[in-house]
Formats: sequence, structure tokens, C-alpha cells
Amino acid sequence: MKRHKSSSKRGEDRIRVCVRKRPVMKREVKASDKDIVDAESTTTLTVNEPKVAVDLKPYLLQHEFRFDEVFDENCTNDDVYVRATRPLISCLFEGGSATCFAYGQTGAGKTHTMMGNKDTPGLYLLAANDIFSLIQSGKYGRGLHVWVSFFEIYCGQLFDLLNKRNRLHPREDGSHRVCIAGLTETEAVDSNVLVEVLEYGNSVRSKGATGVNPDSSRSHAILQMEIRDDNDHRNGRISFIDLAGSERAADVTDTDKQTRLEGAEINQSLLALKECIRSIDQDSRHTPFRQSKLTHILKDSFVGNSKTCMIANISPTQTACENTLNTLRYADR
Ligand SMILES: Nc1ncnc2c1ncn2[C@@H]1O[C@H](COP(=O)(O)OP(=O)(O)OP(=O)(O)O)[C@@H](O)[C@H]1O
Repeated sequence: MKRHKSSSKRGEDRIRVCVRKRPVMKREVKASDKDIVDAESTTTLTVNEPKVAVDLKPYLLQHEFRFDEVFDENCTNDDVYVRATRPLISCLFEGGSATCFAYGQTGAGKTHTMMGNKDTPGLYLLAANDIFSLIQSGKYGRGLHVWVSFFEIYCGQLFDLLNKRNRLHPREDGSHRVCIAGLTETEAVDSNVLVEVLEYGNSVRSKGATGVNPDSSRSHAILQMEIRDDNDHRNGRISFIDLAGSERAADVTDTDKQTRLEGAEINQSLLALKECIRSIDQDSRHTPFRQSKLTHILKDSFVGNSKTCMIANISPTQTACENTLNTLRYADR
């Protein structure tokens, strides 16, 4: 059995890595695609990889992983919110930055986790509900407002999802803070406004048609909620990043030029993100933010009073075994 242990004492308070296994879908049951992932506890899981020995006897190679949180197929978006994301919320009322990533292959459940649906709201909405309740309670003072922006990074370029996919340009100000010139910001007075913003933004989000899944997401979508006071001073900010399908990073060898370019960009940004997370985890003095647009524009979210949570989403089936192992190795610290 191969054992992987994913926890680091130094960065533990600032970064938490969680894994969510989605249920087997009806079409997968129909195709007799087996569930090969055992989420054994709230921190451990095992992937049972089918193998064939040299004497042609089949056997299972077991890969055991340990993470800060493991969510099995019965866990709801609420469970994920309470254990993984809620601990970040106080940070944005205390002048800090919180960041929550959804990572994983296409169809592993990133959008389900982040967006959810009418019956099962995802992390965006669950966090917003808590933020609005805290503002109303007056616990962190009066006159606080929530401003929302929603944009995507596609092929290394930024597009405003709240303004007809207008191209945006990030710039560093005199104090090396990264600002996105021209980004549309909307005040969300309640969750209904946020739902409208999300629905509008998602309808314009770029989708690429690939052989595997016509809706496969080939861009990183970033939703930011910023708390500001009556004088428009920024208090804190939370960023949710629904990352592009991780298996797309392998498209660097595709025959189609555009697909190759998209793949190269996704590959570079996911590697840069892993490097940044590793360097924060190890309290390293240099964090390589500039290696990709994604990490560059999130620079402020990683430094100072910041908290990050990575949710690695995995498909449970045998067909997805290789991608699942890649996702778990990526998330493994
Ligand atoms: N935890 C879950 N419970 C029930 N259904 C789920 C869960 N996770 C994912 N699904 C379902 O699986 C399908 C694929 O999930 P989803 O669209 O969230 O994947 P994704 O990782 O966002 O893929 P893409 O990168 O292509 O956008 C959807 O039909 C979704 O509703």
C-alpha cells in the first residue's frame, strides 16, 4: 500500500486542504463503472487501483491519503461549507483575505460544490448568507456593505463576467497591490442580488467544446465578495475560484492549436498555484506569484492576514482512476 500524508504544522492555520468525493452517477452505474474510492474517515481515503500482475492475475494497488478534511459521497454542500469554508469567514471581517479553491477534473463536482443548484446552494451562497447575517447582527460594527465582482481567466487573459466579457487588465499600484482596472463591482444587499449576479455571470462564462464533455470548463472563474464600510474603505475580501478542469493541463499535446494553447495556460497556472501554496505552507520568504496570471491577481489573497482552503473534487469511478490519483497527488502537501 502506498501512503501519502498531507498535513504541515507550519502552514496548517493558513491553508487547509480538503477532498470531496462525489457520488457515482446513474449513467456510471448503468455502464458498470465501479466505485474505487473509500472515504474511510473524515481525514483519510483510499483509492483501490485495479492492476494486472506479470502472471496476468488481477490485483488492487491501494493508495492511502490523509488530508485536513475528507468528505464522502453522502456529504452535502452544507457539510462542506461548515467544515471547510465557514472557518474562513471571520477573517474577512478582521481586515483579512480568504480564498477558497475548487480543484479537480471535469465532472468531479467543482461547480456543484461552488454554485450548487436551487435545492442545494453551493459555497458562494452559503458564505454570502453567513456574511449577510453577521453584518445584520452588528457583531463587527455598523454600516458594512458587500461588493461583488465576477470574472474569469481564459488563456491568460481576464474577462469581466458582469460586463459582456470585457477584457480586463490587472495592474500593480505604488504599494504593489494588484488592482484590476475597469472591473465591474455590484453591491449585493442580500442573497437574491448575489443569485442574479451568479446567474448572469455563468451565462456568459466561456465554455469550450471538447470530446469528453461539451460543457467542460476551460477557464478559471473568480467570484469576489468584498466587505466595505460607509466610506468605501475595504475591510476584507473572500475569493472563490472554480478552477478549470485539471485534466485539461494534459492538452498541451492536442492536435488543435487552440486546445493546445488552453492546455498550456491551464497547466502553467495550476503548477504556479501549487508552488505558491507550497511556499506559503513552508513559510518560505519568496512566493512565486508572478508565474501565472491566476496567482498574480490573487497575490493579496495569500499574504498578510490570509486564510486559504483548497477543495479537491474527485470522481469515484474506475474510469477516472488516473485523474483521481493525479488530483490527490496535486492536493497532497
Ligand atoms: N456531491 C454531489 N452530489 C450530487 N451530484 C453531484 C455532486 N458532485 C457533482 N455532482 C453532479 O455531477 C455532475 C458533474 O459535476 P460538476 O458540473 O459540478 O463538475 P465540474 O467539476 O464542475 O465539471 P466542469 O469542470 O466540466 O465544470 C453534475 O451533474 C453535478 O450535479
